[in-house]
Amino acid sequence: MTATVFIDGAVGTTGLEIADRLAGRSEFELLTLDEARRKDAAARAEALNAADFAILCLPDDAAREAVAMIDPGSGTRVIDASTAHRVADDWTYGFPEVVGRDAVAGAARVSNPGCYSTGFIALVAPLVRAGLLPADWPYTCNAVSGYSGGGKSLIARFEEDSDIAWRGYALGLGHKHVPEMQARCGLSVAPLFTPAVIPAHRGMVVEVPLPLAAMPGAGTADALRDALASFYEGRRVVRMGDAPADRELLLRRSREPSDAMDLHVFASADGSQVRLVADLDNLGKGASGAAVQSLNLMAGLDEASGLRLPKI
Ligand SMILES: NC(=O)C1=CN([C@@H]2O[C@H](COP(=O)(O)OP(=O)(O)OC[C@H]3O[C@@H](n4cnc5c(N)ncnc54)[C@H](OP(=O)(O)O)[C@@H]3O)[C@@H](O)[C@H]2O)C=CC1
Ligand SMILES: CC(=O)N[C@@H](CCC(=O)OP(=O)(O)O)C(=O)O
Repeated sequence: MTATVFIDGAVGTTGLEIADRLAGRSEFELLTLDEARRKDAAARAEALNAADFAILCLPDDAAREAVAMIDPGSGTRVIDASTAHRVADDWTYGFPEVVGRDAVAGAARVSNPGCYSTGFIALVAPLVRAGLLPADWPYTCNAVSGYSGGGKSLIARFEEDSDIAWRGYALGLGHKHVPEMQARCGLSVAPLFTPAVIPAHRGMVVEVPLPLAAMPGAGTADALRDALASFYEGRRVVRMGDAPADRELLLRRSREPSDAMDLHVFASADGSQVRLVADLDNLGKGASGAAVQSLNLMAGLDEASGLRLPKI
């Protein structure tokens, strides 16, 4: 049976990438609104209620409005790519590796994780859960993102001003991803998060530096690596990365789009310090790839269908 999908915000950065991943797939039929009607409330409400699945690729306020437009009796199941519902009790967090495939598969309302949060949670949640990292440590997370992470407006800014080499932001330390990072890892202290944008269209590196020897109850670097490898064993999307050639990690502007995420555990020679690193595509597992992974599960399909993954 073919399921109908309406992408609200279909011509935005995330929406276009989702449509790309669904193009040519017989399991889904896209419901679309033309340019004149794509922001028309009545037309959107009709499409939102007609679809089997609605994927919201909108700013937070517009996403909340869209949810309010859906009649509970319509049966429409929702995936929200925005930040609006990521710590809401009645929404399922769309991270199947962390919350379980069945939870996502059976959900009516799924919030797609934030791109940076995806890297942080992938690294920290399994280790806190395993008791190898403390839940009450004040973690730091340093990250860089390609400029497509900021949607159409940031893309335009970086494409107009090729002189920007680095843009640090969230300097007031209140980035919108911090609540989901803390909640989904079960941390008692909010992580200190320092994001920046680099002049590459896509790509993201999220790093959690750990002064392991000073952390009460922490496991060894090898134990952390083994625990992550075992947690993600058999998964197609999240994997342990290969040891980087020449002892450096490179994010090239020419890197192909990917829905995979590679995790690394780098340690000092004496094991007293560790750098946990997640390498992903902000538009892949960080946004559109993750939404399609959840959609696959909700539609009863293999989670990796239609995703851009390296051949195995
Ligand atoms: N880009 C990324 O890497 C990631 C994005 N996200 C999230 O996904 C969501 C979409 O982001 P992104 O695609 O980057 O943003 P964009 O700005 O690229 O796209 C947003 C789209 O929503 C449309 N829109 C805005 N308001 C309305 C409305 N009331 N009704 C219908 N359409 C509307 C915009 O229209 P118009 O074209 O006219 O401006 C635009 O096409 C955001 O919540 C974002 O935070 C999440 C993870 C990563
Ligand atoms: C580079 C850049 O600006 N990135 C965005 C986050 C992208 C993302 O994950 O989006 P949402 O959490 O909004 O869904 C930001 O920091 O606000």
